[in-house]
Amino acid sequence: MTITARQVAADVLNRSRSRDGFAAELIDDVLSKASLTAQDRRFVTQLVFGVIRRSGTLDAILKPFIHLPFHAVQPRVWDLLRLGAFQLTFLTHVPKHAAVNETVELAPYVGALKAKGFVNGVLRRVSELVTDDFTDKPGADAVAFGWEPTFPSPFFSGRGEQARDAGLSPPSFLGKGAGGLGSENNPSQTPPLNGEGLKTVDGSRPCFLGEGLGRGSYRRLARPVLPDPVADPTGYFAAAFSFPQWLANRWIERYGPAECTRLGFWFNAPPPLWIRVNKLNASRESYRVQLAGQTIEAEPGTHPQSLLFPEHHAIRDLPGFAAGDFAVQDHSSMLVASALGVKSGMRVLDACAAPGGKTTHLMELMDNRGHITACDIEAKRLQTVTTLCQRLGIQGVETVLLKEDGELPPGLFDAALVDVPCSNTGVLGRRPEVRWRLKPNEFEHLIRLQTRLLILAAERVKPGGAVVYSTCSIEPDENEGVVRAVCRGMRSLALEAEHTSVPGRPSDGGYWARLRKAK
Ligand SMILES: C[S@@+](CC[C@H](N)C(=O)[O-])C[C@H]1O[C@@H](n2cnc3c(N)ncnc32)[C@H](O)[C@@H]1O
Repeated sequence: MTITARQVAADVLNRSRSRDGFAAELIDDVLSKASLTAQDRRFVTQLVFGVIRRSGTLDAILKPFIHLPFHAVQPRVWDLLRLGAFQLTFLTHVPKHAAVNETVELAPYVGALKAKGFVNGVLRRVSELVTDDFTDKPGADAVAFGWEPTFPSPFFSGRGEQARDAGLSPPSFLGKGAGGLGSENNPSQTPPLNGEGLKTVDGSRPCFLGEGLGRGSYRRLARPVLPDPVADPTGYFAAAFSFPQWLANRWIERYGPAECTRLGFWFNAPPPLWIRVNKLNASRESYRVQLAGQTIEAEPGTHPQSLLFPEHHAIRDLPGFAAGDFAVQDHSSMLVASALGVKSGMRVLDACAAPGGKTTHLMELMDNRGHITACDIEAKRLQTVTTLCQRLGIQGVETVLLKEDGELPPGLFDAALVDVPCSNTGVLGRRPEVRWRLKPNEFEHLIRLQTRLLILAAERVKPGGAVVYSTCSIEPDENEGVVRAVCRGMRSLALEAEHTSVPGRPSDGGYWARLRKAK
């Protein structure tokens, strides 16, 4: 019997809940075995990522209709309720009757035949709750849906009805001054994350995303089921945008409701696809010509190797994949290797290298001449560094497997990169489960590890050499906090430059700092 997209989605959600892996890996695994059409594959991804991302909102919508304690409903039945509520609330291309009926029919598939009537009853009530009205104002009767372009944009042209579905339009706009190489900052001038200069949702004001091309839209409910956004902005942000309450508390206090609204829309949409053109093989322009030959549109970013795709593409089907003409890498990640200022012939330490995105970029910047010692504690992920080097034609990279609490390899290096493990709060759109798996008590351990790794790497750098510290977090404690604490403790180290990538301007959130060792 053939398997359906909704059945695959229900299976992946079950495995994801059991922490069998990250959703993206689980989807890859399942789809490699299932025979589904390209359209169904995309539907699986949309369902799984959407349900995980929006489970906070979905639970708020479902709660009024479930008069049982949370644990009285089987986990797989919760998955079905969320799957159904997600389609009803966030997918306008799925008719409501199909969203209810097709989801109810999954009950026997997940071993919950007896729950069919219950799922049917709850989803029918949800379908009555969700109206077909959209508004640009938040409210206790309005869930954050997605955004719509306010001006004609090349990224949205010709998208038709599907562009209305929440999470179908990549929220990426290449705005000026959006954190490119030219925006390197003086340490005292880290760009604010407060959305200054942008109009934002705050009562009647529209929410602009990216650099002012989009407006947040909300889907109206038949009655209020969410906290009031004025009386309880934190509760509203957590429920309407689907974030854990502790993170909502942190961000509302730090950024305020308007910037949180912008971040919420950004993190709830699928992340856009960026590539780094391999400068060893081709210039960005010549690669763009190759793409144009296949009528594939791509926009250059502010990093000289970056290209953004406004439409979805299967990476392996892009021209030059096997020949190593590009690597998939977010724009903000490209800024990190460039910040180290490496030159041909250098000896470089990459202390946290796997899966190799920045290692390979460093060697491209070194014109494939020199030596990189690429370290990591994960053997399997370290193997990916080697595989990526092979595909991109990168030479001179030696991988070293470290012990978790061990030392870095001996010797002195011209420069070092420390791209530390972090909370990932800058990439919550790319990793939908992170917002639920991350717990506030993890920061202490992370900051201790980050500090230790930066000190170890700095000790390995020659006098006069540079060390770049980077994260994909937007939490100041993991960024400026670690860097300043290390500089206070190591007097030979001075902060030379730092940069915060603001989520959505134009890509993932993150941070880098370049420190210089005294001569
Ligand atoms: C943010 S990822 C690195 C991404 C990589 N630089 C890239 O661009 O592809 C952080 C890495 O640090 C590794 N890691 C965690 N603890 C470590 C430790 N104590 N020493 C070295 N690496 C560690 C993780 O296994 C993970 O691969």
